[in-house]
Amino acid sequence: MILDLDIGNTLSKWRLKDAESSEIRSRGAVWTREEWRPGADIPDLDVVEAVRISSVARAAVLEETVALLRRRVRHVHVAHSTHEALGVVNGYEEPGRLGVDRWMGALAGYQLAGGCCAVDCGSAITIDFVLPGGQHLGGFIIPGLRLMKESLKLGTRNVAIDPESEADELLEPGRRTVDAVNHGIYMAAVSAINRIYSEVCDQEGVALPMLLTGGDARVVSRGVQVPHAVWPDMVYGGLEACFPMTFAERAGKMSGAPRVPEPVALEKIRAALAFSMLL
Ligand SMILES: Nc1ncnc2c1ncn2[C@@H]1O[C@H](COP(=O)(O)OP(=O)(O)O)[C@@H](O)[C@H]1O
Ligand SMILES: CC(C)(COP(=O)(O)O)[C@@H](O)C(=O)NCCC(=O)O
Ligand SMILES: [K+]
Repeated sequence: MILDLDIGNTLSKWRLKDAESSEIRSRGAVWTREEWRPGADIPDLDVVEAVRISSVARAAVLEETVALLRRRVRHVHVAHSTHEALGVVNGYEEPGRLGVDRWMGALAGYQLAGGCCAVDCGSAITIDFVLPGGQHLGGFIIPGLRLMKESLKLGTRNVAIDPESEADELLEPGRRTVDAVNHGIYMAAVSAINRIYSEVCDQEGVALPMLLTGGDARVVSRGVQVPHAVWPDMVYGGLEACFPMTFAERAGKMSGAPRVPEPVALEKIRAALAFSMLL
């Protein structure tokens, strides 16, 4: 089995992938914490022959995780943001400073769709752009839904926006504090994504396919007008592309990759942008 680990600021996601059949056997998530050790919620390491890790947690958390895994597993691969990989050139002045989850998302998105806009809705919402030739432009970082809510110090009961509420409802003015906050941060997130996408496509003269991932991808997806696909395993896709192990991975296939969304014509994006500026 291959153990894939995506350690974010809030949650450490894991999945077990069959090295022979490429099937995902199990998956789970635990809170990213100071001290990481295998417990009831971590998979049985005895069946694991290789680990692939993307981590944006504190260096000490990663070091401890790697040290622990190396004692039990033969192959431990840790992803890093580099100047160039798989045809993508990192847009950061200091490439190593780009969050490796963003880099994995950009690589997966490029491998799947060529140029793309990769949006990761987790603790932070990151919006990264890769042009069809492979140039990564850099991106945008805003607080995620939960961080925005926490920043208001309102101590609302639900951690995430109720995934059952419809986007239509969320776009209305709230008539209670909890609704005003939920609707407000939701609008802040989706309007930023819509606007940033349009601005960058306009500037670069290209309509790019958009891919969404992260814990809040599904709820954010409902409010994003730009054609897009939700790909929960996008960061894992980058790990697969960087460290291919299974037959399917060596052939360039990434698990759970969606159909590439057809972007709307650039002229329409420009017209919508011009219209929204006049309002
Ligand atoms: N069951 C859940 N537990 C925790 N967070 C959740 C859950 N469902 C949705 N979320 C949302 O997902 C976010 C975490 O998403 P994730 O992509 O894992 O973040 P990160 O990579 O930063 O750890 C939380 O901030 C929260 O808004
Ligand atoms: C921007 C992030 C905090 C997002 O992390 P996440 O929401 O996935 O936990 C992470 O990618 C990070 O720590 N990046 C380093 C700074 C940068 O990318 O510029
Ligand atoms: K993120």
